[in-house]
Amino acid sequence: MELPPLVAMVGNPNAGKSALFNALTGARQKVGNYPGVTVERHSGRLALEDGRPVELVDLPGAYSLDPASPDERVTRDVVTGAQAGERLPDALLVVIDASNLDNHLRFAMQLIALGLPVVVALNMVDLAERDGLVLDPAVLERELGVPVVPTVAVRRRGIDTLRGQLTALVGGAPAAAGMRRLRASDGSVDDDIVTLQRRARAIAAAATVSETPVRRWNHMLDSVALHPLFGPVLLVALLFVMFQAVFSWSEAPIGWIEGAFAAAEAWLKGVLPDGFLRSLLTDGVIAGVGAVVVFLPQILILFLFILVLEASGYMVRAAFLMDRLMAQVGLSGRAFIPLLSSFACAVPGIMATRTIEDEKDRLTTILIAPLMTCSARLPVYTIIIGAFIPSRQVLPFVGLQGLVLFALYLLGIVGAFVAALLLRRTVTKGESSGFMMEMPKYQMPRLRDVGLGLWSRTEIFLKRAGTTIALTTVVLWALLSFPQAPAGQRQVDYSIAGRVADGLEKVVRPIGFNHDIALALIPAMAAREVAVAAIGTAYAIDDVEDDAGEQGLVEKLRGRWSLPTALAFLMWFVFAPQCISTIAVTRRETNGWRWPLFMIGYLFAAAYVMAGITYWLAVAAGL
Ligand SMILES: Nc1nc2c(ncn2[C@@H]2O[C@H](COP(=O)(O)OP(=O)(O)OP(=O)(O)O)[C@@H](O)[C@H]2O)c(=O)[nH]1
Ligand SMILES: [Mg+2]
Repeated sequence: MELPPLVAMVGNPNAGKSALFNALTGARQKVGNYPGVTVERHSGRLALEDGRPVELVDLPGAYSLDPASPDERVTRDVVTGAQAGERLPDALLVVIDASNLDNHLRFAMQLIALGLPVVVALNMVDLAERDGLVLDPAVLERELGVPVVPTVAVRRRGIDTLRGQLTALVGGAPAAAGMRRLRASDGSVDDDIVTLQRRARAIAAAATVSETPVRRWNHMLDSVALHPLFGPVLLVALLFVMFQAVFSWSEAPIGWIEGAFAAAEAWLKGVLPDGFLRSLLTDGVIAGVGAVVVFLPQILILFLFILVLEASGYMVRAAFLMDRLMAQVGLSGRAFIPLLSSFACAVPGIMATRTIEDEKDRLTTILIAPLMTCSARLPVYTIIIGAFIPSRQVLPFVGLQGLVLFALYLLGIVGAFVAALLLRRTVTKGESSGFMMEMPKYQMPRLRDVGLGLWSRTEIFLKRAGTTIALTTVVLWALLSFPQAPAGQRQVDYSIAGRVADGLEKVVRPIGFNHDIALALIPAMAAREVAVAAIGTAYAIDDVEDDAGEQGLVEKLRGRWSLPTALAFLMWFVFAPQCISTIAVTRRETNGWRWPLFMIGYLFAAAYVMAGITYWLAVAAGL
């Protein structure tokens, strides 16, 4: 039996090839595999206007004929006839995105230069028009020398015209077309990328009938923000600046807050007689709450960046950039927004997973959300970093402390991706779904909206500090203060809390944790930042005993912890699921205790192992 003509669909990623392929072939599709690689081969049948069948194959998206991935290699090899298990196509259906014409034309021109019969689908004209861009397909036809058909794949617009053009294109005897072999260097394929880009830009400009200035600005910004190379560089740079700012901008306001709490403490000590009430207020409430509230400036700086990036329209671009990376660990691109929200707090993040349709996708996202560094970890990270990592410039504008904080965030992300990869192979096995998101226009963030966002963050944080954290520290203060130690014994060791911590200490001793940490870990189950408050309270009570004077928490930590212990403690907080609210919301969102328990189990195990490894490596390195 004679094979029907083969038409290959090629174009940049997200040009809409698959959408067009679905519109053209309907249900008549087959999924196979290219021999020797793990790239899927999607093919389908299409009936031409005269009734003859054509085989259509949907190739992976590529940016050029220089492959950067196995997918792109398959695309290049198919269109040059070098792919094992595939014949040379009789024609190419090149799909380009009308709203991103200059970038997509570059690859289209390389493909046209190969010399195969080509028809171009000018797809997504709906989005281009919505954004204020009107194109003239006739100019494109003239400049490119091939037929150009405007289409809207998702609305089936232009499908019949496209079929007509394909009928004309593969009109000849199919056998003859198969005989052709391509020459290695064909026309302008040899052109360097800069020349090609310049020509693509000129053609795009000539084909533009009208374009609003807003759309031109947006497009210019996007050609950097979504660029396959500059885009990720910009994203990492932005995140990096953000974490540096968290440290360098917060120094002064932290000083003011510390001053205010010290003044309040001094005032209370002046008006109250020495005794339990004074100890409760100064060692319990002020030491505990104060230790947490000093982090307000850093949390607000972090949120300032998140709010501005969101309001400016950049955040969706970041999600788009992350999509390919996410797909590689089996997550949907939709998981990006929930995961990003989890940098503020895992609770709204987990709630935001409701937009993920696929159950397994959603469950995976929920299970890894607590690994994103939430703002409650910031107090813990910053105090330990402040105490143990020297404040040194490693490069101009790059401080070592900011670098370590950045590394901790990165570690959380890497941990989450590794977890996702493992989960998707085991307990949440399944196909991952695609990404669909409209790009909003860039905007100047409105001062008022950003201000309101920051204000509501401040309210939430202070409310938490005034309720949960104050209460936990008061309870802890009581547990630390009773029973009273006889002379010669340390109060912290003798108290109820101290004895409970004795038990826990045996478990955490192998990973380098001391008695103080064991003591802090228990109340920190309520919320992570309580760990700092707990250490603050414990050391404040301890001070009454050994009269160490008015040392700051940072100096006390330096005196009592070794560097390996501090590093292990940081590592513990990257992984440990120390947050009752997160566990509660996971139970609610997964309808039962099975998944929250699984989450607690795997995260504690990871925390224990990672903290242990860190401790022993640091000890071995002689730190
Ligand atoms: N508004 C609009 N959306 C479209 C159009 N064509 C495709 N889309 C959407 O654009 C997104 C990308 O389309 P795909 O068909 O997956 O793109 P692709 O070229 O196959 O992408 P890769 O396989 O990654 O190379 C999908 O969310 C589509 O629904 C169109 O003409 N108009
Ligand atoms: Mg596709």
